Amino acid sequence: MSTAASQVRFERRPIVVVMGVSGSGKSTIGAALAQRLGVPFLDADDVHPAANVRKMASGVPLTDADRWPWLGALGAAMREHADAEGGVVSGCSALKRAYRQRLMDTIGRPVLFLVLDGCRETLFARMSARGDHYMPPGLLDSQLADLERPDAAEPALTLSIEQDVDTLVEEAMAALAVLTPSPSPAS
Ligand SMILES: Nc1ncnc2c1ncn2[C@@H]1O[C@H](COP(=O)(O)OP(=O)(O)OP(=O)(O)O)[C@@H](O)[C@H]1O
Ligand SMILES: O=C(O)[C@H](O)[C@@H](O)[C@H](O)[C@H](O)CO
Repeated sequence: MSTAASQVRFERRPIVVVMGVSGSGKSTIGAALAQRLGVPFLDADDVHPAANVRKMASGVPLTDADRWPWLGALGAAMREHADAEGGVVSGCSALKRAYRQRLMDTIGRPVLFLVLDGCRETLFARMSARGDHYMPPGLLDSQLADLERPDAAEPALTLSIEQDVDTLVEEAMAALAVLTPSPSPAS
């Protein structure tokens, strides 16, 4: 866990962005984690404008300009859920530091970035094995080129995608428990 992450204190429930390149497991881990936490899950893929999806599906990487309004829309949706339910998990590539800052600025509350990291071979194999996804494995190298891994100044925890899904979710739950207020004792 980064120095900045160890200082995160959620006000009520966790607010988490599960991040990483395509195929790293954001949708899988994010949905499972949200279910365990009992908070909503937002898949950033569902927030992309159709033009962005068409672009990626045709094998062209997104640019900063393509991603900027999308990040704003995702951050606003996360903020609404944080207001209503106290916590939220999203799965979002959030590849660059400036993108993560935009999300934090829009959400306006403490956020933890859960970074799913692993080797190119594993990522490429998982992308290739998915038959039903618009993202071509050929875009993996552009994703890795854009990725700026968080440093100690960013509130981030990195997990290895070489582990199975249950282990990843357990590791995330253990880390989040330290940053989340304990429920008040029943009166
Ligand atoms: N830890 C894991 N172990 C084994 N398989 C995994 C693991 N995590 C995810 N997978 C599988 O790898 C594939 C990619 O996962 P997933 O779609 O969740 O990634 P993603 O980061 O959301 O991708 P994208 O950004 O392209 O939508 C899926 O088929 C998923 O079932
Ligand atoms: O920032 C990006 O380039 C995009 O968010 C991609 O990461 C895709 O949406 C995702 O990988 C879907 O497969």
